[in-house]
Amino acid sequence: MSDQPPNKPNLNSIKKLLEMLSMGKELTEAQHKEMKDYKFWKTQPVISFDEKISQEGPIDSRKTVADISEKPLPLLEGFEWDTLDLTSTKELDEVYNLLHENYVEDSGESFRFKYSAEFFDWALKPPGWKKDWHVGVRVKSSKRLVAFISAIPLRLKLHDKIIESVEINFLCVHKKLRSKRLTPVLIKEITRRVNRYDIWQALYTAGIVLPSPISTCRYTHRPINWEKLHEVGFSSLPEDSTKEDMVKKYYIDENNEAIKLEGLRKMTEDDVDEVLELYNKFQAKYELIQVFDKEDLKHWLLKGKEVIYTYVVEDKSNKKITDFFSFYLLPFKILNVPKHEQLNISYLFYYGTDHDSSKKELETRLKLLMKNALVINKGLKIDVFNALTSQDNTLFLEDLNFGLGDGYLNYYLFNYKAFPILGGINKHTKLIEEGSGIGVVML
Ligand SMILES: CCCCCCCCCCCCCC(=O)SCCNC(=O)CCNC(=O)[C@H](O)C(C)(C)COP(=O)(O)OP(=O)(O)OC[C@H]1O[C@@H](n2cnc3c(N)ncnc32)[C@H](O)[C@@H]1OP(=O)(O)O
Repeated sequence: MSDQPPNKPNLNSIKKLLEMLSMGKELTEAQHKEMKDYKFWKTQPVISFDEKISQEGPIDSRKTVADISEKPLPLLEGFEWDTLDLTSTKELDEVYNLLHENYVEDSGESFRFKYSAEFFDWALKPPGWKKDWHVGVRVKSSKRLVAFISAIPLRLKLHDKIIESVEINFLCVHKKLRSKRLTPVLIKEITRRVNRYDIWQALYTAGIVLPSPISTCRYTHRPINWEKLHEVGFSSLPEDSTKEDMVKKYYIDENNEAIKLEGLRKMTEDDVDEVLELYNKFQAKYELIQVFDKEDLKHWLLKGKEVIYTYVVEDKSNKKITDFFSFYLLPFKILNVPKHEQLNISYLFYYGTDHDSSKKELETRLKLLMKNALVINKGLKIDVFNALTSQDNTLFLEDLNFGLGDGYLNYYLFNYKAFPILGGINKHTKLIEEGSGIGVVML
């Protein structure tokens, strides 16, 4: 890789790439659906597949809070809205159970996300969270929770514009209620509730293709405990390799002095100011980023007990923090292998370094930081470390044995036209040297 700054990506070629990815040309046929067949989405303020963007900005900016109904949308007979109180353990448990039983499963139905109450506490209650944005649907008679959607406040920066918005996540409809068009009602209701706060834009991600992604990243996986991953069917044995080869390939030597980073330690609240400064400086190069204040940073990097892990490197000579990295834990429940109950998975979150005077220096430093992250992950008994192709990840993924996964993550903006952004992959969905303009990390 060269140590020259990357050329400014050509917007037309990125747009074409995203079109191809989103139309499933290089991905699977199953992802393909034409605009006219998106019966709900074609009525919403989103970019259509064939649209040429000439200028960034809101799609519909005519409405004011006074135009937004105070009343919830009508629901199917027999169901009712409920605003969940996630400070109550009982209601947090209900959301946990709904998502645990019904949220994303792999197509082979072997794994399911194993959310914890602590995870939701972290993910759904950042500074400025609103109870009104934790929206449930219950069966009127039994009061059973059967659907959920959430919004959390998000200050986005897209190129030079700050967009006060929300992040939409954890949309879930009980398996027995699928294909009944409940999703559009949930989306319209959360839109109403967010609009009531004079917020008109949202960021959301999905594995599926909707009109229209502004970026597409790919998931990559770095096996740590390859043997277990193989036993549960997560990693296959390549034809030309033996199990021993694979175990050796992914071996992490926690005693390797060559990668020991002097001054590496867990981040504490005293580090918030410095880490925020480093975060701001480091993220400035990306096209789509999350703007943090001190409280946000403290929450996202320090508050999720046994969920989020953040480390800093402190230069002992001047007590200055030179680097930080973080990852969060979200295990999978294993559904069909009795020997193993859960897969311990971590996801790379935010990081930053001031060793970035050239691309080469940045690449070298990130590799070192991520090697240390892998050692820490091994110590935490993590089985696989996942990362997207966003941020500067393409600089280290290949060298550190992250393998390209089957999953893609499409990024969408609601009610905002934006030029497409590179997601770290090309039209053949392989890693690219130019990296990605996506700085924001979504859960
Ligand atoms: C200003 C504030 C704005 C706030 C709102 C911003 C937008 C937020 C958008 C939401 C961001 C969520 C971010 C996350 O949480 S992504 C995670 C989504 N959750 C899961 O994958 C969990 C498991 N799956 C389920 O629970 C259900 O299959 C879901 C609920 C996903 C669909 O249930 P079901 O299969 O029973 O469908 P339906 O009959 O009710 O409805 C069919 C319609 O719904 C459209 N659909 C399907 N899946 C999604 C999806 N993931 N995003 C947006 N739309 C989706 C679909 O294209 C069709 O519309 P159209 O094709 O006819 O047009």
